[in-house]
Amino acid sequence: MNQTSQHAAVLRLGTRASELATSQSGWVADHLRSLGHEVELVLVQTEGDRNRAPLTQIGGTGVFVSALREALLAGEIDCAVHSLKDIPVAAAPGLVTAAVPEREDPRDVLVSRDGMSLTELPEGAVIGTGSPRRAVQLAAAAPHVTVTQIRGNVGSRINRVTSGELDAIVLAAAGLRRLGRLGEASQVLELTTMLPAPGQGALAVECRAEDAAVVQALAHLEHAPTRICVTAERALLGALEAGCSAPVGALARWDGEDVVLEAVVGPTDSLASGDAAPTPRAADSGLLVAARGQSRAVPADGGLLAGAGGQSRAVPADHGLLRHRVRGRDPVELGREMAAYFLDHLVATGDLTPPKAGSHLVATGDRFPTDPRSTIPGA
Ligand SMILES: NCc1[nH]cc(CCC(=O)O)c1CC(=O)O
Repeated sequence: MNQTSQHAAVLRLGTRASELATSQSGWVADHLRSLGHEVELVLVQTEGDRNRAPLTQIGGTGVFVSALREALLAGEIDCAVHSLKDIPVAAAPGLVTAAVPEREDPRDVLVSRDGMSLTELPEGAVIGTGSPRRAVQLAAAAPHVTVTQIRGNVGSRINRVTSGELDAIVLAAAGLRRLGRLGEASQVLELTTMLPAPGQGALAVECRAEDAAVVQALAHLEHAPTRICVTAERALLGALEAGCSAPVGALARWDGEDVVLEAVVGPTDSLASGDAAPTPRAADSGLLVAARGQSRAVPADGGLLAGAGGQSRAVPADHGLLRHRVRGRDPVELGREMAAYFLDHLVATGDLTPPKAGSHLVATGDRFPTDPRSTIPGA
């Protein structure tokens, strides 16, 4: 394909129909047009839009992504824009995240009746959220409120506060800003109160891996510092094998040299709970994690790295939350290191079920001064 025909080709950009999705896709489309590309928006319906059941029941937020991916692989569209936090950690064969544009404000905000802040809400106030991550952090920061499960697009969630049905809801600042509705937020929740979902506030632009011309066109949207940070956050999620509905908050920043990753995990019973069905227990399958300065592959037939940090340095915060901060160069190593700290703590305190019989326990620290690798006896 020569230069002229590449530019003549219309880029078909797939998008969900929601206002948030079209605002995100519209932003990417405008950006691509300003670079000289012709762009056509193609509406794609996803299971997450069709089915109103709780996301934890219909397969997590991945349901928003899969229909766009199918349309990409079927050649019906050439690229797709996703909220990065909605994308499952597992790679999609044949597709590539060609661009991660610059991230918006990653924080969550409270939208409340009469503009009240979290602490101003009265005893027994009802806050709606469908996110276990938000629920566990709300329970810790504001034990006087009640959390109830809700779903729906941003507009309909806000309506449930305006109508008086709920006292407040928690939303991503980024989504509200993209909708031009950030002014309706009552309070920006500080990071000490509420760590965002891994990847929150960032977009991912995906295309077919073999589509060199599209990969090249999308590369102009890339923001390297954002990619580094979300890579660390998602490496943590992957190492914990936590689904997107697991109570894991994480935010990385890059200071030009080092990545600083801060993360929180909720009580482990919610990490492994039955209603968060798509979340397998960390101990149920092979895990590759890295302790500081070392990385170990654990066989796929099962294993768990414990004692990675020697003395666990993951500090238990209130209400069963574990919170920790690590710093390093390699974002993937850093995410795995963070996971090792959490798992170390959870195994040591008996909060995480140890690996099943026949799997390997890989112990590297002084909490588990055993053989570097021992097979769990039994059944
Ligand atoms: N889970 C739905 C979803 N996916 C992305 C956003 C907001 C935009 C973003 O986080 O990038 C939202 C709404 C919300 O969580 O408030």
